[in-house]
This record gives sequence, C-alpha cells and structure tokens, in this order.
Amino acid sequence: MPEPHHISPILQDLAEMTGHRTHSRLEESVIGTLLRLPQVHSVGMVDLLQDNGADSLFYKYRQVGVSELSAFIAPPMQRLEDKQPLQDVAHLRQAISAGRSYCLMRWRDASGQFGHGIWLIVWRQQKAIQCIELRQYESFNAQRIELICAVFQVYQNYQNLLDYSERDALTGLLNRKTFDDLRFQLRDGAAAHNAAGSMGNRCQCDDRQCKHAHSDKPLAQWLAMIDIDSFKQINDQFGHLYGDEVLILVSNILRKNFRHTDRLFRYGGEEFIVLLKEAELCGVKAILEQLRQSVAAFSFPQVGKVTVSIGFARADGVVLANLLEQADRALYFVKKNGKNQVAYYEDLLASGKVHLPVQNSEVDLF
Ligand SMILES: Nc1nc2c(ncn2[C@@H]2O[C@H](COP(=O)(O)OP(=O)(O)OP(=O)(O)O)[C@@H](O)[C@H]2O)c(=O)[nH]1
Repeated sequence: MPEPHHISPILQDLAEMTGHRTHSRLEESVIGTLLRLPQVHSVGMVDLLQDNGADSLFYKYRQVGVSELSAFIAPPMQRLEDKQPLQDVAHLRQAISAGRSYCLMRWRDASGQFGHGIWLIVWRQQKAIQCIELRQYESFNAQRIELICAVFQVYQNYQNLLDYSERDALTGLLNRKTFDDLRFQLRDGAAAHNAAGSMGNRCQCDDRQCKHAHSDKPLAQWLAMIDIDSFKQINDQFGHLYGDEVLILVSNILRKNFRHTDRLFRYGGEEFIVLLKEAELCGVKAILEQLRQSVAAFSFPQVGKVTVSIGFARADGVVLANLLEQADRALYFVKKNGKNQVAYYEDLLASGKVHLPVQNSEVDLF
C-alpha cells in the first residue's frame, strides 16, 4: 500500500470523506474537498426549502464550518439567513424541473468582475433538497466538470448510504435507531458540555447538532407522539399491504404539515414522533390540530377514513425519558377517551386528568 504522501490530495480527501458517520461532517468534508481543487474561489451549501406544504420552493444559503478554510462566501447582497424564492433563479429551477444533477451559472463579485459557477443538485427520494454551489473565475471545460461531478457523486453515494441506515425503509422518515442515537448524543453531549463548561472550554463532542456544544438555540421545544387509531383493524380488514399504504400516506401528510426544521421519526409500527421547534404553545397546538384534521379529511384508497391521536409535551427542563413518558401519557389519555384528538400533557396535569410521573432530574436535553 502506498504511503499517504504518495496519494494524490483528491484521493486522500475522498478517502477521508467516506470515513465520516454524520451528515454534517460529510458536508464539511465534501466542501473542503471541492475548496481544495485548484482555481476554486468559493463553495457554499444551499438548502432548498418547501415550507408548510407550499408548492413553491425557496433557497437559502447555509454556513458550513470547514475548520481551516473559509468555507463559504455568500454572494453580494445575500445574507445567510435570507430565504429567496427559487423562482428568481431560472437556471436552477429549470435544472430541478428537468431532474438534472447539475447546472452551470454566472456570478459577479463585489468589484463587478464576472465568474463561472456550478450548482450540484442533491436529490433525496426524487426531491431536490440541497445544492452545493462552486464558484471560480475561469470558465469550465469538460474535464473540470467531470472531476467536480465525480467528487460530488462520491459524496451523494455515501450520503445515500448514511440515509439508508438512518431512515425507515417503508416511509422514508427517520427511524427509531436514529431517535435513540439522538438520545445518546444529547445525553453524552450534555455531559461533555457540562464538563467542558465547568472548565471554560468548548464541548468536544463530534456532532454539530448537539446544541450544548455548538449553539445556544435549543434543538427542539416540543415532542409530539402521533399514533394511528385502530390500525390493527385496518390490517385485519384490508390486509397488510393496505396497512403499509396507510403508513406511507400518513407519513406524507406529516411531511407536508411540518417545517424543514422539525424532525419526523417513525418510532414504532404505527407510531410517529415529531420534534418541533415552534416557540409558542398556541402555535404547536394549531400545527398538531391541523395535522389531525388533515389526516381525518384524507380519503385513503380502499380503506377510506383514518384518524390519529396525538399527545405532546414541552421539553424545557425535562429529561428525554420523562418527556417521552409525558407525551405518551397524553397520547394514552386520548386513546382512552375517544381517540382522534390532540392533548397537551400540562393541560391534562393542570386539570387532574393525569398525574406527575417520577422526575429523574432537571436537565434540559433539547
Ligand atoms: N401493515 C403494517 N402493520 C404494522 C406494521 N407495524 C406494526 N403493524 C401493526 O400495527 C398494529 C398495531 O395495533 P395495536 O397496537 O393494537 O394498535 P391499534 O389497533 O392502532 O389500536 P389503538 O392504538 O388503540 O388505536 C398491529 O396489528 C401490528 O401488527 C407495519 O409496518 N405495517
């Protein structure tokens, strides 16, 4: 085997890229790899967003931390937090409509000089979800495009592999294992953060989603458990294939009703968990009530009408195990009291309909 210094830098970068086990690290790695190609001026990550079931797409530049390199230079006049309609970027919109994997573009720097760029489109389950934007001053030739696309292909292939292990095969939602991993990360992250904080250091944990280590903003404020009502009856009456279809269609309704910042898990057979970032209680109630109504209004092929029961709880100052238990208690209450409703744990507690569970400790893990 050759010594590392005999391997071309790009091969070394590719080897490093496929060694990562989280999406955020993989993103940093592909951006670093592209940035190190000769002549590259900047590389950025652009999220493609579709909020609350709206048909139109938006795009938004995102900061990606690449340690020693300045990972991203936003275009002039473009603030990172700005969300722009994709309608404004004809080239990219057309490429996405045509299902292409990249398109070329032009850009202009602050001094007015023109440059060339390429958008590499990331697809997940037939949906364009992100673009990697690469800029340089020189025009692209076929060889250059081939090289960039090859790096991008390795990234996409590896991302698909990561996705495969994180997602539920039937619904495409995040799976139970990913939820459990998150629980461990949060627990370990909190512990590492507490230790680092007490020493005045930054947390050293490996995942950028750990809020304790990398951000002051909480990961989620609410946890909702959603359970399809009388699902066994659906299976028994129509068969498992129709049951599976109900699971897929309910998952699609879930995706439409929540924002890209909320995280959706298939937690068990017909049970789903949503981590929501909504700030206000009334907002969460409205979103969950809207979800309940969307499912109830939908006509499921052959099966007809299906309903869901929802219980939710607030994350503040509650350990995840207790939070799950609180949401589950609220859900259980709905199941025992007519189903097809939304219940908030604190409301049930205040009205004496449920009682306090044993508290483990007062650590906010979200
Ligand atoms: N089709 C299908 N069924 C599943 C899957 N996973 C679990 N199930 C079924 O889901 C059913 C869940 O039934 P129960 O736990 O009794 O719940 P339920 O009938 O929804 O009753 P309530 O929750 O009280 O409304 C069981 O019959 C499981 O076999 C799956 O992936 N596909």
